[in-house]
Amino acid sequence: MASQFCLPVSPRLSPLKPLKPHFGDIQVGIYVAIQRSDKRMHLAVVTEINRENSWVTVEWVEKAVKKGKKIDLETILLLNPSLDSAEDPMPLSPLAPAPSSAIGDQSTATKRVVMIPQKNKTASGDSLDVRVPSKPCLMKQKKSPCLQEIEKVQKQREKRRRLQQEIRARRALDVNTRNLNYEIMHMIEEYRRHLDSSKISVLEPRQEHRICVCVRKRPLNQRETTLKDLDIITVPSDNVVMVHESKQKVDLTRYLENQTFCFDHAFDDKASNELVYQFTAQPLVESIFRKGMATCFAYGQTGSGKTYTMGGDFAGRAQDHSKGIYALVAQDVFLLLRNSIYEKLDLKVYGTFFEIYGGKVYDLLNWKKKLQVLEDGNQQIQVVGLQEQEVCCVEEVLNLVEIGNSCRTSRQTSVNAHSSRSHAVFQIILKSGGKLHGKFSLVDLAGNERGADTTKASRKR
Ligand SMILES: Nc1ncnc2c1ncn2[C@@H]1O[C@H](COP(=O)(O)OP(=O)(O)OP(=O)(O)O)[C@@H](O)[C@H]1O
Repeated sequence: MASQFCLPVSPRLSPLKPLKPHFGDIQVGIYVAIQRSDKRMHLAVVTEINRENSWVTVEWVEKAVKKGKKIDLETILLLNPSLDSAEDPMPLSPLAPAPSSAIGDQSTATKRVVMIPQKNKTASGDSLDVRVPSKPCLMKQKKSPCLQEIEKVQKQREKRRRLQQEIRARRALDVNTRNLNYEIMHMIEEYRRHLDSSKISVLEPRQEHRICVCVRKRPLNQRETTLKDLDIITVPSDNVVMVHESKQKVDLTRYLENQTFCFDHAFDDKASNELVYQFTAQPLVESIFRKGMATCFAYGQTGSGKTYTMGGDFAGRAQDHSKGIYALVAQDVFLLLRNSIYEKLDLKVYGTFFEIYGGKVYDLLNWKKKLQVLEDGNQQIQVVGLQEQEVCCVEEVLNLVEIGNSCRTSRQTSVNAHSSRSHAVFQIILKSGGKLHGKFSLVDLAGNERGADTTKASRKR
């Protein structure tokens, strides 16, 4: 059977080569992921396809303002790999819709490129008159019901495709855009970028106090990073901490409220234990050689890094005590002990380690013996019966820390309690002729669990 016009899709018809460049499934009206110059990614609608120069125009609405830009084809396909379909674009059938040059693939119903068929064979063996014209000619024609049906199906398929592409483009977007905190995170980053820390560091002149208050920011842990928790703390200088709080105006636009706090020292999340030690405990070490009583408290909510700071960082499950404040104090104590000024005092060094748990005191170096805290005749508070172990080097001090910590952990496991409920007090005592000369108490205070709850609450907000 000879046919005047070939069928739109015939397996026997040799497909024409795809148009160059390859635009994949990009079409006017679909949503694509785009990346802005500030690296933000979001969806935008394709409004124009320029096939000659290989770019597309996209538009989106931002803060009630319509915006648009031209993006080269390569970038669009890179950001939207799903559009770069591996298959060739639909082969042009001899009766294919005319490709529009500028405003996408919007063909009109009656305008068609008709290719005069040349002789060929159909699958059924019918000969088909198919001729490839040297030039396609435009002509008006009345559509057959069969053709109308095919067009209808094609339109439906295109609609489904467009919908799927939109969904895929949304999924392809960076996970950040799906994160509710993304906008706030971006505002904080912008704020940090434009922060002039040189102006902030001179907020308050530094003064020498008997009590020095320092703050340390710890980095977000793996869990917090996975949950895309917000890093709302900025340490712009060595004595200032800023807290960024997200607020909402009545018109629902978000903005940041930035509060500034001044401390004797502020350490950012990159500060090492050594640096923290240098500005906190170290200046106090020498005071105990001059009959002083020094105390260093680590205070903060659960998981804020008190144990990490005092006891050393964690290499896996084990703690490297040599990098904690306890060890660093011990190092300097033994250094000063050999100093000619203090050598003649014939000082001896002792270590004690006890825990205050549930209002009771336990000796961590003496099988968790329960101890009593009493006031002596000089109105001095004494932990009665506390074991003092003589130490001659840093290693021996670390050994005590290790024993005490394992004791602390094992008892807590047995009562199924969290370590954050106990205060640990490690002391380095100097004695001369058996009498107290000086004492350095290092306290890892119990974490404030309510603080942890507050974090969760603010995360929800
Ligand atoms: N500055 C830091 N750098 C890297 N990791 C840190 C830092 N501070 C704390 N961490 C990590 O955070 C986690 C919690 O720290 P840590 O156990 O010291 O908290 P904590 O305040 O002692 O908590 P708790 O009150 O419950 O005992 C640990 O896994 C620790 O390794």
